[in-house]
Amino acid sequence: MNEYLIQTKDLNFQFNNKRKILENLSLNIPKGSIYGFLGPNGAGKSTTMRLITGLLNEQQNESIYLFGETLSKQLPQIFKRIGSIIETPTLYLHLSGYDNLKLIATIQEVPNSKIQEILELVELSKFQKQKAKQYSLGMKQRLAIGMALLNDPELLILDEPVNGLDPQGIIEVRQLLKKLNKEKGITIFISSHLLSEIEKTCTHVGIINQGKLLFEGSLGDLGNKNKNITVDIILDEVEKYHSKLNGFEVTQIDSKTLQFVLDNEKEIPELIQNLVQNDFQIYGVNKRGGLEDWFINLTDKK
Ligand SMILES: Nc1ncnc2c1ncn2[C@@H]1O[C@H](COP(=O)(O)OP(=O)(O)OP(=O)(O)O)[C@@H](O)[C@H]1O
Repeated sequence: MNEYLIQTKDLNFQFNNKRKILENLSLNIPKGSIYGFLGPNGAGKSTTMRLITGLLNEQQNESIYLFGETLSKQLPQIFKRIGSIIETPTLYLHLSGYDNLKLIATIQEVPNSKIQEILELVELSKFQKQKAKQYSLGMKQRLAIGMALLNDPELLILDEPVNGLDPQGIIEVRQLLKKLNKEKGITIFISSHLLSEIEKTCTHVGIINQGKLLFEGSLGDLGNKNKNITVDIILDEVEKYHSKLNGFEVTQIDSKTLQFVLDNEKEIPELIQNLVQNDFQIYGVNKRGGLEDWFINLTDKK
């Protein structure tokens, strides 16, 4: 049986009477997963995370469950089991990485011995004496995640953790999240507006648009949406290659374009290699369908 660390059951929320921000949102975040909460800007991701972490009050009772029990019954002690960064993390930039952690450790009554362990985990030991203002954005984010880890949470909730980071910073944070999940068994719930990021980091995904859940499943389930790609191959002259097209599922679109239908994106390199080996002179390749198009179509609907 699946055990869920976070569940919302028909969660609704509105800031005013004008419109619903969340509409019957039912999320299931399995224990041990890295769950990506994916949706365009304004979809309702932050609002959901703020509700789950008690930064906003639920407007119905018993629609949010953490560790199998309603959130309302477990307030406030439940937050000892959760680490989160929902709004921009507060770092004291004039303090060192170590002192930033020490400050939070003191507030949370965590022994100082824990600080070195966290610095190692987020790979900032070497830079612990440097002021946080000298850190790169990626290092600042890792320090913030370190602060969220001081109380040994079973669940980490991060709103857009790679937003605004440079490519190197993104890779570092992604690797850290995977390490925390794999080595420490921490379940991670992250939001993002980037499909590519969710694909690289997560084991499960929920897609939200306009406050409604449009898809939820494992990364494998998501991959199955990646069916039926059409690839247009632009050639010098289709006529020249007719005799070589036996065995391909192909349609001629015009005098220079052939259209191939493939089962998934992974078949594209194989097709192109095959054509090149058969001396096709390729001038262009246009791909339609696949996951990215599916996601754009799904979240485009108003
Ligand atoms: N305090 C508020 N008062 C009124 N409306 C709000 C408030 N906060 C957010 N909203 C609105 O709620 C909707 C959902 O916002 P939310 O921040 O949850 O989306 P999001 O998916 O996290 O997107 P983003 O990444 O842009 O923050 C948006 O239309 C936003 O304008």
